[in-house]
Amino acid sequence: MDLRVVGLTHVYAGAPVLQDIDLEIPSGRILCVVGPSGCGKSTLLRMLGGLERPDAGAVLQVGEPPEGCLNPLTYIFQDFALLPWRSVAGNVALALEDRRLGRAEIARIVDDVLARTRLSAYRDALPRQLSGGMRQRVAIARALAVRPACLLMDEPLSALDAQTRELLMDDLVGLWLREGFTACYVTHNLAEAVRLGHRVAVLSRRPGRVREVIEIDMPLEERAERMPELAVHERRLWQLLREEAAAADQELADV
Ligand SMILES: Nc1ncnc2c1ncn2[C@@H]1O[C@H](COP(=O)(O)OP(=O)(O)OP(=O)(O)O)[C@@H](O)[C@H]1O
Repeated sequence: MDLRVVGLTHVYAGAPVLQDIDLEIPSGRILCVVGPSGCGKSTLLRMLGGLERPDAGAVLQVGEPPEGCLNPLTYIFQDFALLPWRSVAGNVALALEDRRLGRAEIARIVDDVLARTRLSAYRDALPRQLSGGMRQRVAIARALAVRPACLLMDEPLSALDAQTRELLMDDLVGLWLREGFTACYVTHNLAEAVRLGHRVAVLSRRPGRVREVIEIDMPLEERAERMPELAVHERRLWQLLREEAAAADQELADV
């Protein structure tokens, strides 16, 4: 299933936050979204997930969700949102409860998703016994348990230290190679955007408009080894963001 954003515009209390956004997230691809603080990235993600309705335009789901999909649009948050009293397996099972599945079916799906995310050995651990990186891996496993059509990831690595972020980026690449998941990935971190994005959309300052969409052709599995070539894309992203920041400063100076 592809996601298509068409002419999406939204206004909060008379102040536009997103304007005429057109974007496409083809099935099996990762779209990263970067932009200045407050430009509406999280708002866009909420609109993609149907948590809020845009004032104009639409988010279209094109095609069929994957077989066995229980929740087409599934969020992953930066704070992991795990229940501290539940084990790893219990947290993953949480996403499957209230979905008319029998106990045996839930157990089967939990076992399968823990194996796919290399977490089987930690199934009985509690969140407090895990590092931040491991907790986020559990949150990712929980999201995958519902066989989403598109993962909506809001700065999923930003609560982690730099080393853990690197490891988790490798992990996400490995997972993408195995699963080919579809994602919209919001981040402030340009290095993450060029490591993980097949495309990177740059939003302007508020109201967020699509300033540019950069295509990165390099296969994800080669990116860790070919950082110098990625640096060109990162510089381009930085240049666009710097222009936005400079324009915002200029507007303030003109007031
Ligand atoms: N429910 C709401 N009601 C009114 N204003 C809101 C609401 N949610 C967000 N905003 C405002 O809309 C703007 C965009 O917010 P949003 O969180 O989407 O931006 P962002 O790009 O994700 O920001 P950041 O990069 O800082 O996380 C901000 O000015 C914010 O204060």
